Amino acid sequence: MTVFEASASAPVSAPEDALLALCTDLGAELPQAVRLQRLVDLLRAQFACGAVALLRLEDERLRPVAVNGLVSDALGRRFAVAQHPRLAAILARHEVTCFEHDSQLPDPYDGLLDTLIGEPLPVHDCMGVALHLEGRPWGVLTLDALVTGTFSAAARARLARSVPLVEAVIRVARLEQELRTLRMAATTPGAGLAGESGGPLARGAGEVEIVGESPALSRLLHELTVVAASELPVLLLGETGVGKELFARLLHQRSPRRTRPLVHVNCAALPESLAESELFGHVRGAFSGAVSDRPGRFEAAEGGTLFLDEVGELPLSVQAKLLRTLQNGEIQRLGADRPRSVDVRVVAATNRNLREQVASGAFRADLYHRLSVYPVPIPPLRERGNDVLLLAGRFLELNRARLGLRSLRLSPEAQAALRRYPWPGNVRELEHVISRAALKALSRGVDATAIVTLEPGLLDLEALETPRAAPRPGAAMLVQQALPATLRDAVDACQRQAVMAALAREGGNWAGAARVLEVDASNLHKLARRLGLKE
Ligand SMILES: Nc1ncnc2c1ncn2[C@@H]1O[C@H](COP(=O)(O)OP(=O)(O)OP(=O)(O)O)[C@@H](O)[C@H]1O
Repeated sequence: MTVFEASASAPVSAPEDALLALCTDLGAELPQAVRLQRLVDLLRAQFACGAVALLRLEDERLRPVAVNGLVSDALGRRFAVAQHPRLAAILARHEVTCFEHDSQLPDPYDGLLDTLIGEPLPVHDCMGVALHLEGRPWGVLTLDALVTGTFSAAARARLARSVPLVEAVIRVARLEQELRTLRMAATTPGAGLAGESGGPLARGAGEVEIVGESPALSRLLHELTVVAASELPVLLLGETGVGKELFARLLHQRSPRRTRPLVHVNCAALPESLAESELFGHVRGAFSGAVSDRPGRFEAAEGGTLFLDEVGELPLSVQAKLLRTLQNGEIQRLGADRPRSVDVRVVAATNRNLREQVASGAFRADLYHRLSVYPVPIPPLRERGNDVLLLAGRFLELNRARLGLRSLRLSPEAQAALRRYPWPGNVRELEHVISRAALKALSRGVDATAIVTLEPGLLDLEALETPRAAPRPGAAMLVQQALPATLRDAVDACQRQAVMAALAREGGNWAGAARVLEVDASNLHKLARRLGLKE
């Protein structure tokens, strides 16, 4: 590859040719991320500079989609335009904007250059240009050089000339992605065009923002996009703090129901006495205090999606009613004479092992089967590789802005510690670890105008690991079972457990289980149906 010398005598056609090749090598269809990465790699070499970043404008923030020369968490950071005057200046103009080495405007990459780990940026050159696609602002391209004078008038002119080609590469990357989505829609039954399946340019307008690019996350996003287009109920399975609620929102936003409501119900927060009326509504006089008719969450979600978070906590009495609604698409307000139809897609989530709950009698088997038509496991953070650093980058930038710091970053040792830690509390735990460490750094009297580097000592991950032994699975479940709401529920749970234990002992043979339990086989079948152990 020709390295472009930032001088007027450099061969003018070389950089343009290489960019042109990147636009036109359509024979080798490249994943978006790869094509964009090649673009910034090429530009860094051609302009012989310290860092290049391509950032996409989304909701008044700039999201890096490809970088070269910046720390690995940079891809997870989001730069609010209002907080970064250099980026705002670049975005506001149509021509190349240059910042001289003595510019007083703070640099968004202060402390983030990978060649100067944690060091303030020395006097340096910086230039950038706004990019447009189909006449609309798309984002910015920034270049930083540690050698002053690198960005001569000739280099600026060269960058200006490269802009249409850079925009063309982005357009090609987008078209390739659209092509892949169309192909997927054609080959995967039920997969519509509700959203793209991944890639750095993939986020739809107003969609929730998912940080990460690991293969595990890409697979998950692909699966969610496919199932979003269908009407199937979905069960999101994953440890605490993995992002189940976030992915439920994404699923809704990528589904044909996205213009209709998404209603969130936290089943763990529903007291049993109120759960039924909360979900299905009630009519006036249904119980003391029911002074008027009130629709429930199902009706509020009409035409849209009902997200049943922590569904494993739903009281057994309500489980039966939920099952009926899933079976016949009808709800009956508490105290009402007749049912009414509802058109609601149910997405549920749990961090419990529902199979175990079914086996222990805490969850109805028939409801489990209805809800888990399409189970989607959400990978824990420890299985998402480098995503932990990208997510850390996002939380670092949020805390930097919140605390008014010039720059907040991780030392290489702190990055390694984050990669090693098993994250039992997943993304939420990571968020708390970074926020706490940033505050601790401030309380130790660091200067807000300096670059604040978080070291492993501040993250204090060892302290978290020891007392937080893995939670005993099923502990909460035992509590729930020990405190059944009614005598009937307690008897049902006990009977379910006995039947499941006998079945397990007899290898699933009902006649054998009936013998063990010393009951008539037809009575056992009847009982099993009532308890929800059989369809
Ligand atoms: N890939 C991601 N990108 C950005 N933010 C994420 C990602 N995954 C999780 N988060 C963030 O992590 C936090 C926890 O996510 P969320 O509440 O959705 O987890 P959860 O699995 O529903 O937790 P719980 O099991 O406790 O209900 C939220 O602040 C969410 O925005």
